Amino acid sequence: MATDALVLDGLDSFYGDSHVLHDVSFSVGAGRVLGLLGRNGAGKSTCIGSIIGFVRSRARDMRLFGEPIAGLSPEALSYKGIGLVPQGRRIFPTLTVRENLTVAARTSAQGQGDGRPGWTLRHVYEAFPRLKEREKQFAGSLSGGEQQMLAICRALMTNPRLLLLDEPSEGLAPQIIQEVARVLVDLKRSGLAIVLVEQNTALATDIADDVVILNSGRVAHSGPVSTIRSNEQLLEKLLGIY
Ligand SMILES: Nc1ncnc2c1ncn2[C@@H]1O[C@H](COP(=O)(O)OP(=O)(O)OP(=O)(O)O)[C@@H](O)[C@H]1O
Repeated sequence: MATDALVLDGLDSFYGDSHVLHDVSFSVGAGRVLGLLGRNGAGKSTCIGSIIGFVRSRARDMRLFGEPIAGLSPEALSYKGIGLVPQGRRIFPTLTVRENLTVAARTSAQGQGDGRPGWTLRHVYEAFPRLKEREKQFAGSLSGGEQQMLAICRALMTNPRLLLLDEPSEGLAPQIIQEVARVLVDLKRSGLAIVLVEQNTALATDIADDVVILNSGRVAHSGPVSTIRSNEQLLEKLLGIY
Protein backbone atom coordinates (compact mmCIF):
# COMPACT_ATOMS: atom_id res chain seq x y z
CA MET A 1 0.00 0.00 0.00
CA ALA A 2 1.29 3.50 -0.86
CA THR A 3 2.54 5.58 2.06
CA ASP A 4 0.14 8.38 3.00
CA ALA A 5 1.17 11.86 1.96
CA LEU A 6 0.30 13.24 5.39
CA VAL A 7 -0.53 11.59 8.68
CA LEU A 8 -1.72 13.77 11.51
CA ASP A 9 -2.24 12.02 14.81
CA GLY A 10 -3.49 13.71 17.98
CA LEU A 11 -2.88 17.34 17.07
CA ASP A 12 -3.49 19.97 19.77
CA SER A 13 -2.97 23.64 18.92
CA PHE A 14 -2.80 26.80 20.96
CA TYR A 15 -2.90 30.58 20.70
CA GLY A 16 -1.34 31.67 24.01
CA ASP A 17 -3.51 30.10 26.72
CA SER A 18 -6.29 29.37 24.28
CA HIS A 19 -6.50 25.67 23.38
CA VAL A 20 -8.07 25.67 19.90
CA LEU A 21 -7.56 22.22 18.33
CA HIS A 22 -8.20 19.08 20.34
CA ASP A 23 -6.82 15.67 19.36
CA VAL A 24 -7.26 16.22 15.61
CA SER A 25 -6.28 13.17 13.56
CA PHE A 26 -6.58 12.46 9.87
CA SER A 27 -4.50 11.31 6.94
CA VAL A 28 -4.22 12.34 3.31
CA GLY A 29 -3.56 9.52 0.88
CA ALA A 30 -0.88 9.95 -1.77
CA GLY A 31 -2.44 11.65 -4.79
CA ARG A 32 -5.71 12.28 -2.95
CA VAL A 33 -7.56 15.48 -2.13
CA LEU A 34 -8.81 15.95 1.40
CA GLY A 35 -11.53 18.58 1.88
CA LEU A 36 -11.20 20.20 5.31
CA LEU A 37 -14.58 21.69 6.15
CA GLY A 38 -16.30 23.40 9.05
CA ARG A 39 -18.15 26.52 10.04
CA ASN A 40 -16.41 29.85 10.66
CA GLY A 41 -14.04 29.49 13.58
CA ALA A 42 -14.12 25.66 13.54
CA GLY A 43 -10.33 25.55 13.37
CA LYS A 44 -9.55 24.89 9.69
CA SER A 45 -6.95 27.65 9.25
CA THR A 46 -5.44 26.78 12.62
CA CYS A 47 -5.04 23.21 11.39
CA ILE A 48 -3.28 24.39 8.22
CA GLY A 49 -1.12 26.76 10.31
CA SER A 50 -0.22 23.89 12.63
CA ILE A 51 0.80 21.57 9.78
CA ILE A 52 3.06 24.24 8.27
CA GLY A 53 4.50 25.19 11.67
CA PHE A 54 3.02 28.69 12.08
CA VAL A 55 0.83 27.83 15.08
CA ARG A 56 2.11 26.43 18.38
CA SER A 57 1.00 22.85 18.53
CA ARG A 58 1.91 19.35 19.64
CA ALA A 59 1.01 16.04 18.10
CA ARG A 60 1.47 12.38 18.94
CA ASP A 61 2.74 11.97 15.40
CA MET A 62 2.93 13.95 12.19
CA ARG A 63 4.40 12.42 9.05
CA LEU A 64 5.02 13.52 5.48
CA PHE A 65 5.31 10.48 3.21
CA GLY A 66 6.33 8.42 6.23
CA GLU A 67 8.93 10.85 7.56
CA PRO A 68 8.33 12.44 11.00
CA ILE A 69 7.86 16.21 10.66
CA ALA A 70 6.45 17.33 14.03
CA GLY A 71 8.22 20.39 15.38
CA LEU A 72 10.01 21.33 12.15
CA SER A 73 10.18 25.00 11.15
CA PRO A 74 8.05 26.35 8.28
CA GLU A 75 11.23 26.65 6.17
CA ALA A 76 12.21 23.03 6.82
CA LEU A 77 8.67 21.86 6.02
CA SER A 78 8.72 23.81 2.78
CA TYR A 79 12.02 22.14 1.83
CA LYS A 80 10.56 18.76 2.67
CA GLY A 81 7.78 19.39 0.16
CA ILE A 82 4.81 21.12 1.78
CA GLY A 83 3.48 24.00 -0.34
CA LEU A 84 1.06 26.58 1.03
CA VAL A 85 -1.53 28.76 -0.69
CA PRO A 86 -2.50 30.95 2.26
CA GLN A 87 -5.87 32.46 3.01
CA GLY A 88 -6.11 35.88 1.37
CA ARG A 89 -3.48 34.79 -1.23
CA ARG A 90 -0.69 37.02 0.20
CA ILE A 91 1.08 37.53 -3.09
CA PHE A 92 3.71 40.28 -3.11
CA PRO A 93 1.75 43.21 -4.60
CA THR A 94 4.73 45.41 -5.43
CA LEU A 95 6.63 42.64 -7.23
CA THR A 96 5.82 41.67 -10.80
CA VAL A 97 4.08 38.42 -11.64
CA ARG A 98 7.39 36.98 -12.81
CA GLU A 99 9.18 38.07 -9.63
CA ASN A 100 6.45 36.53 -7.46
CA LEU A 101 7.08 33.23 -9.22
CA THR A 102 10.87 33.28 -9.39
CA VAL A 103 11.24 34.31 -5.74
CA ALA A 104 9.62 30.99 -4.83
CA ALA A 105 11.36 28.84 -7.45
CA ARG A 106 12.98 25.71 -6.25
CA THR A 107 13.59 22.35 -7.85
CA SER A 108 12.04 19.53 -5.93
CA ALA A 109 13.85 18.67 -2.72
CA GLN A 110 12.95 15.08 -3.51
CA GLY A 111 14.40 15.12 -7.02
CA GLN A 112 11.04 14.40 -8.70
CA GLY A 113 11.52 10.77 -7.74
CA ASP A 114 7.75 10.34 -7.68
CA GLY A 115 7.55 10.73 -11.46
CA ARG A 116 5.68 14.05 -11.53
CA PRO A 117 7.18 16.76 -13.75
CA GLY A 118 8.87 19.63 -11.95
CA TRP A 119 7.30 23.08 -12.10
CA THR A 120 9.44 25.74 -13.76
CA LEU A 121 8.59 29.23 -14.97
CA ARG A 122 8.18 27.84 -18.49
CA HIS A 123 5.86 25.07 -17.31
CA VAL A 124 3.76 27.56 -15.29
CA TYR A 125 3.47 29.91 -18.27
CA GLU A 126 2.43 27.03 -20.54
CA ALA A 127 -0.23 25.92 -18.10
CA PHE A 128 -1.37 29.48 -17.23
CA PRO A 129 -0.89 31.66 -20.34
CA ARG A 130 -2.64 34.58 -18.61
CA LEU A 131 0.22 34.82 -16.14
CA LYS A 132 2.67 34.89 -19.04
CA GLU A 133 0.70 37.75 -20.63
CA ARG A 134 0.87 39.63 -17.34
CA GLU A 135 4.41 38.69 -16.34
CA LYS A 136 5.71 42.28 -16.18
CA GLN A 137 2.65 43.64 -14.36
CA PHE A 138 2.74 44.32 -10.62
CA ALA A 139 0.92 41.47 -8.92
CA GLY A 140 -1.20 43.96 -6.94
CA SER A 141 -2.79 45.14 -10.19
CA LEU A 142 -4.15 41.67 -11.10
CA SER A 143 -7.80 40.72 -10.67
CA GLY A 144 -8.75 38.59 -7.66
CA GLY A 145 -8.91 35.46 -9.80
CA GLU A 146 -5.53 36.14 -11.39
CA GLN A 147 -4.03 36.76 -7.95
CA GLN A 148 -5.39 33.40 -6.81
CA MET A 149 -3.85 31.67 -9.83
CA LEU A 150 -0.58 33.43 -9.06
CA ALA A 151 -0.72 32.31 -5.41
CA ILE A 152 -1.28 28.71 -6.53
CA CYS A 153 1.53 28.90 -9.09
CA ARG A 154 3.88 30.49 -6.59
CA ALA A 155 3.32 27.46 -4.34
CA LEU A 156 3.81 25.11 -7.30
CA MET A 157 7.18 26.75 -8.04
CA THR A 158 8.45 25.19 -4.79
CA ASN A 159 7.61 21.80 -6.33
CA PRO A 160 5.55 20.56 -3.40
CA ARG A 161 4.57 16.96 -2.73
CA LEU A 162 1.66 18.10 -0.58
CA LEU A 163 -0.25 21.32 -1.28
CA LEU A 164 -2.24 23.08 1.44
CA LEU A 165 -4.88 25.50 0.13
CA ASP A 166 -6.71 27.76 2.56
CA GLU A 167 -10.03 28.93 1.07
CA PRO A 168 -8.92 29.48 -2.53
CA SER A 169 -12.45 30.46 -3.61
CA GLU A 170 -12.82 33.23 -1.03
CA GLY A 171 -14.00 36.51 -2.54
CA LEU A 172 -14.09 35.22 -6.12
CA ALA A 173 -16.97 35.39 -8.61
CA PRO A 174 -18.66 32.06 -9.44
CA GLN A 175 -17.15 31.94 -12.93
CA ILE A 176 -13.65 32.44 -11.53
CA ILE A 177 -14.29 29.80 -8.86
CA GLN A 178 -14.96 27.35 -11.71
CA GLU A 179 -11.57 28.25 -13.19
CA VAL A 180 -9.87 27.66 -9.85
CA ALA A 181 -11.74 24.34 -9.59
CA ARG A 182 -10.44 23.26 -13.00
CA VAL A 183 -6.89 24.07 -11.92
CA LEU A 184 -7.31 22.01 -8.75
CA VAL A 185 -8.73 19.07 -10.70
CA ASP A 186 -5.72 19.22 -13.06
CA LEU A 187 -3.35 19.24 -10.09
CA LYS A 188 -5.17 16.28 -8.59
CA ARG A 189 -4.87 14.42 -11.91
CA SER A 190 -1.14 15.13 -11.89
CA GLY A 191 -0.93 13.08 -8.69
CA LEU A 192 -0.39 15.91 -6.21
CA ALA A 193 -1.78 15.35 -2.71
CA ILE A 194 -3.91 18.29 -1.57
CA VAL A 195 -5.55 19.56 1.61
CA LEU A 196 -8.33 21.90 0.54
CA VAL A 197 -9.87 24.15 3.19
CA GLU A 198 -13.16 25.53 1.93
CA GLN A 199 -16.29 27.33 3.09
CA ASN A 200 -17.67 26.51 -0.35
CA THR A 201 -18.84 22.98 0.39
CA ALA A 202 -20.04 22.36 -3.17
CA LEU A 203 -16.59 23.15 -4.54
CA ALA A 204 -14.85 21.01 -1.95
CA THR A 205 -17.13 18.02 -2.41
CA ASP A 206 -16.77 18.25 -6.20
CA ILE A 207 -13.00 17.96 -5.98
CA ALA A 208 -12.23 16.07 -2.77
CA ASP A 209 -11.88 12.31 -2.42
CA ASP A 210 -12.16 12.43 1.37
CA VAL A 211 -13.49 14.94 3.87
CA VAL A 212 -12.85 15.96 7.44
CA ILE A 213 -15.35 18.23 9.15
CA LEU A 214 -14.12 20.18 12.14
CA ASN A 215 -16.46 21.49 14.80
CA SER A 216 -15.17 23.58 17.72
CA GLY A 217 -11.62 22.40 17.11
CA ARG A 218 -12.46 18.68 17.03
CA VAL A 219 -12.98 16.21 14.20
CA ALA A 220 -16.74 15.79 13.99
CA HIS A 221 -16.79 13.63 10.86
CA SER A 222 -14.29 12.05 8.52
CA GLY A 223 -14.52 9.65 5.62
CA PRO A 224 -14.85 9.42 1.86
CA VAL A 225 -16.69 12.36 0.31
CA SER A 226 -19.63 10.07 -0.49
CA THR A 227 -20.38 9.87 3.25
CA ILE A 228 -21.52 13.51 3.31
CA ARG A 229 -22.95 14.05 -0.19
CA SER A 230 -26.45 12.86 0.62
CA ASN A 231 -26.28 13.28 4.37
CA GLU A 232 -28.41 16.39 4.76
CA GLN A 233 -28.74 16.07 8.52
CA LEU A 234 -24.98 15.98 8.96
CA LEU A 235 -24.44 18.90 6.59
CA GLU A 236 -27.04 20.99 8.40
CA LYS A 237 -25.73 20.12 11.84
CA LEU A 238 -22.04 20.64 11.11
CA LEU A 239 -21.97 23.14 8.27
CA GLY A 240 -25.31 24.93 8.53
CA ILE A 241 -26.38 24.14 4.97
CA TYR A 242 -29.62 22.57 3.67
N1 LIG B 1 -4.29 34.50 16.11
C1 LIG B 1 -5.26 34.02 16.90
N2 LIG B 1 -5.25 34.27 18.24
C2 LIG B 1 -6.21 33.79 19.05
N3 LIG B 1 -7.26 33.03 18.63
C3 LIG B 1 -7.31 32.76 17.33
C4 LIG B 1 -6.33 33.25 16.38
N4 LIG B 1 -6.67 32.82 15.14
C5 LIG B 1 -7.81 32.10 15.29
N5 LIG B 1 -8.19 32.07 16.59
C6 LIG B 1 -9.36 31.37 17.15
O1 LIG B 1 -9.19 29.99 16.88
C7 LIG B 1 -10.44 29.39 16.53
C8 LIG B 1 -10.30 28.72 15.17
O2 LIG B 1 -10.10 29.72 14.18
P1 LIG B 1 -9.70 29.38 12.67
O3 LIG B 1 -9.35 30.66 11.99
O4 LIG B 1 -8.74 28.28 12.66
O5 LIG B 1 -11.10 28.84 12.12
P2 LIG B 1 -11.55 28.58 10.63
O6 LIG B 1 -12.32 27.32 10.67
O7 LIG B 1 -10.39 28.66 9.72
O8 LIG B 1 -12.55 29.78 10.38
P3 LIG B 1 -12.72 30.74 9.09
O9 LIG B 1 -13.41 29.93 8.10
O10 LIG B 1 -13.55 31.86 9.65
O11 LIG B 1 -11.34 31.17 8.67
C9 LIG B 1 -11.48 30.51 16.56
O12 LIG B 1 -12.14 30.46 17.79
C10 LIG B 1 -10.64 31.76 16.43
O13 LIG B 1 -11.26 32.84 17.09
